Amino acid sequence: MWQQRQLKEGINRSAWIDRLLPQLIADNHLRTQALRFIDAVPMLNDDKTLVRHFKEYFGEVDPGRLPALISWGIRRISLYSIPGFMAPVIRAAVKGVAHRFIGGETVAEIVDSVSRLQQSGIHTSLDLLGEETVSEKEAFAYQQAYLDLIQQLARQGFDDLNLSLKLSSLYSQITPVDTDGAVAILSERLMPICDAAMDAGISLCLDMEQYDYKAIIFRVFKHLAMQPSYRQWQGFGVVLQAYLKESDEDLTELLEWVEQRGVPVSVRLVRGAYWDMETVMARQQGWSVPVWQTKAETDACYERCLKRLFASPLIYPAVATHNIRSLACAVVLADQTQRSPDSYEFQMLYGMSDELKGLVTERGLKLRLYMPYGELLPGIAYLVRRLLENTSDQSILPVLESADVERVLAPPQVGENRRSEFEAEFINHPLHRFTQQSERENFAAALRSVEQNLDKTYPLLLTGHLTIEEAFLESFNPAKPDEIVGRVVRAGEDDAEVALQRAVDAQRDWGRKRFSERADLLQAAASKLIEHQDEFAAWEVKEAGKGWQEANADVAEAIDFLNYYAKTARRFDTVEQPDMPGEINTHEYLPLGVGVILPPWNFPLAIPVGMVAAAIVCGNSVVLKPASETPIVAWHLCKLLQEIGMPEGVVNYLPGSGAVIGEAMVRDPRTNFVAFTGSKEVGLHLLNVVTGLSESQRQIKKVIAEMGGKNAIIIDQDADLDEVVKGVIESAFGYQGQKCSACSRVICVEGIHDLFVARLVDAVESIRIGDPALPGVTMGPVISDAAKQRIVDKLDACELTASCVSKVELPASLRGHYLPPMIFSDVLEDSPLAQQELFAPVVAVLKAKNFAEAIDIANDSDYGLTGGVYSRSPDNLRLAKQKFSVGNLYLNRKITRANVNRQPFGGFRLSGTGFKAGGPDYLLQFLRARNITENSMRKGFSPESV
Ligand SMILES: NC(=O)c1ccc[n+]([C@@H]2O[C@H](COP(=O)([O-])OP(=O)(O)OC[C@H]3O[C@@H](n4cnc5c(N)ncnc54)[C@H](O)[C@@H]3O)[C@@H](O)[C@H]2O)c1
Ligand SMILES: N[C@@H](CCC=O)C(=O)O
Repeated sequence: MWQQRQLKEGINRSAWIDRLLPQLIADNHLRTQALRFIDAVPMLNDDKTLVRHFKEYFGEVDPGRLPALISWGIRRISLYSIPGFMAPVIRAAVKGVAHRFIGGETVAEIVDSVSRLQQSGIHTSLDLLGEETVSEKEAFAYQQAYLDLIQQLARQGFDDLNLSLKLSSLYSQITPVDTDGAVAILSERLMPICDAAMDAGISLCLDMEQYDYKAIIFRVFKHLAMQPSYRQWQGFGVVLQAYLKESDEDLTELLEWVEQRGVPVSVRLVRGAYWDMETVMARQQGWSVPVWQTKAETDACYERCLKRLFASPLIYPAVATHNIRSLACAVVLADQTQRSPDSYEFQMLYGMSDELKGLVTERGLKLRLYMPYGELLPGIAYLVRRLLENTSDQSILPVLESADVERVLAPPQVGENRRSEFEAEFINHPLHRFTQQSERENFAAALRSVEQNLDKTYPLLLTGHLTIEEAFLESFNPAKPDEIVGRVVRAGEDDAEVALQRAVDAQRDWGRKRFSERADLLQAAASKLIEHQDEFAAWEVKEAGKGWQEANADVAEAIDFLNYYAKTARRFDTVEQPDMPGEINTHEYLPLGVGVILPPWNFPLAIPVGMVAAAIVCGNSVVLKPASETPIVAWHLCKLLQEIGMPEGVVNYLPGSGAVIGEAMVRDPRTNFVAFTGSKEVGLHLLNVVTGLSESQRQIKKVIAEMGGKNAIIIDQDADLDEVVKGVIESAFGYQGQKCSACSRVICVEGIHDLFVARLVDAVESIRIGDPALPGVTMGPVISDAAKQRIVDKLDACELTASCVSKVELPASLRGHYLPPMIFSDVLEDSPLAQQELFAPVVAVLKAKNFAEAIDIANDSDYGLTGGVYSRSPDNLRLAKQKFSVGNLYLNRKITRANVNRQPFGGFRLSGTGFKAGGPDYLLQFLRARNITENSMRKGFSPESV
């Protein structure tokens, strides 16, 4: 066993970076600021910006807690205003930290580092650093970079060299939704690398990445390892992450599989480096958290896996750890299983725990260092991960510091210090993660079932009334215009008359029920919708041209609206009102009466559900006139409401022309309110219509109108371009840009424009366009031929002032209403491209001299719905919060997909009139408040005062 003395000595030999780490562990705020600052450095190319950020980040930390070097820097900056003085010092310090963890920037440096290590008997696994792959061009560049590296290393004749490879770098469109597609493409792209590595005698290990890609990585590994050309290759390996709850199961599958292969593979056992991300992301999405929540559980899993790896003669275990107990366990297991010293190895990270490495090599054990290589500054994401790992409260370092052998070697105490599960008052219905095969199969089955039920005719749901069903509204699949999704009765003005009267009749009883009774029905509808969620989503794929994830998200949002409005409505049953002796005050909420619901087609379930649910839970009855493009999804919704026992006449389904029956109902004196979501033009028109009183009208009509957007994302010069490109692609081209929240303007602060546009253009060319019924497709058709024509006409007019810089060719085989994603650059602020809502996969890129000007440009719009900022400057983020005038502002994330309750949704200026959908005040719009005050005093006697 290792001795206490050796531990202490090791710690005392640490360099200056080791002195910094404990300070970062001790002070959370300092740690956050330091990591955030380091993360931004690669983009801070000019001295002034670099020094400004240094001051912004560390100026916020209590001066007494600043490490000496940083404190000195802050003082210098205050003394001398010349950025050229401090900037080189700051860069050198950051590079110094990076050098600590990164083996070299060039192949020559790497060769040097590998040789030096080899002379001391230490082996290497190289990891190629770089930006995230956001385009296929970048994916192929990575593939070439791996091949070049192997070729150059082969010449050096290193003994036992290993290459670690991240599969996500080889395919920009990798997604669990299309696991099969990703496995096929990645296998093909990996093969030349395997061939080259095998020829060069270099072993290859597939790194494990985030949980989303785990199944894909294992499948690629197993698939290739079984191919005749690689089946005898023992230099092929994969990683198992002990922090994943599924690791025991994955290992069982791996061990069974390797029996079939019959030839050993190597398995690197790690704890896992994305704990924070996996935990936060799963909690945000409502998924079960895939990683153990305590270090002890991870440690215990590590030990279980270690034991099983050592027990299999077909596994070459690579014990990747800096944990002394794990090292000791491996040594004991090797003894027990009588492994020869070359039949397993230890792996540690380059730049960390040198003293531990010494302890391993001194015992004659085989050690390999995981050594990243690449430019220091772009490799900063790796550096931040390492620093995070070194400074987290779950890390091994604080334990080492104590130099307490008993504690260091104690077995993991599972069950202790369990972190409490995150609890929220309202939980959003989780989206499918599509990582499980069953999720993908169920969705595909729902699509098949819907396909069996296309081309049907749906009756009006006005039971009890004989409608003459002679005119029909046909609904077509926008991806296959000759495919009829279904046909519904095209209701006429007579039907509208009947529907309104039914609503009036039903409202009397419905309006008298308690809020909680109505809320129960909403929750019953939510439960039923959950049962049929894939089926509803499948109808959306067919009728609205939504991809799997978009359709799934729309259904989940509908479920959220039902549950959320049910929950927020219950409070109206008991309203507290201040009383005075001698006076009884009551405040109560009453329904408005009868409403007309006019939704758009782009969220064919969530938006009608949201408006209908809010209206009816408040005691109103409604006529729902669905958008003409998506009447079938709405029909299924109304059928579902009927099935859960919604009283007749409370929700009346009435498909037909908006301009004819929609407007007729808006004008009808029996209508008390209109809930409209749609274009600015129609919304403003309806607002005008209701200002005119009709003869028998005795109530002012309320119009709740949610309208369009011309939403901007501002990109500051320090923004993280990996994040920006992904965020803009999703915000601008998700569902073909047909979201009111979509990004249609990008405003680049000087300096970042060219870099951003170049990467965006490449990324856009990599988007998979096609029939959204296919899981790998991320862009489908626009909603209709008319919409396509309208967009093309508007663009023809716009092209006079700007040029399209993306050149995406649509596949010739596509028959639907497709448009390519388009990027226009050098767009002028007041041009139609920058001012009009196109509702299309089109983005206009504008330039601003500085951040303040970018905000002015963003605010210069009739609309004020959503807006986004990508910046790593604390000052600029503050400025955005103060001045960016939109209803929903998103910082450093995409600007679409607001969550009910967490991001109540609705805009400023001509984007809307109302309180925010999915927020606490939304229901108030569907209610009238009445106050009653009773004088309770009789002849000087007041019951309350007695
Ligand atoms: N702010 C939001 O929350 C939000 C959400 C989704 C969509 N939108 C906006 O919706 C628009 C796209 O949807 P759309 O094309 O369906 O909008 P639209 O304005 O054409 O139609 C919306 C609804 O109004 C009906 N309608 C049309 N003319 C009418 C009239 N004269 N009288 C009564 N009803 C009438 C339509 O039949 C449809 O049901 C975009 O502008 C988008 O930004 C806004
Ligand atoms: N609520 C949706 C937008 C609705 C408009 O089309 C979002 O946040 O993306």
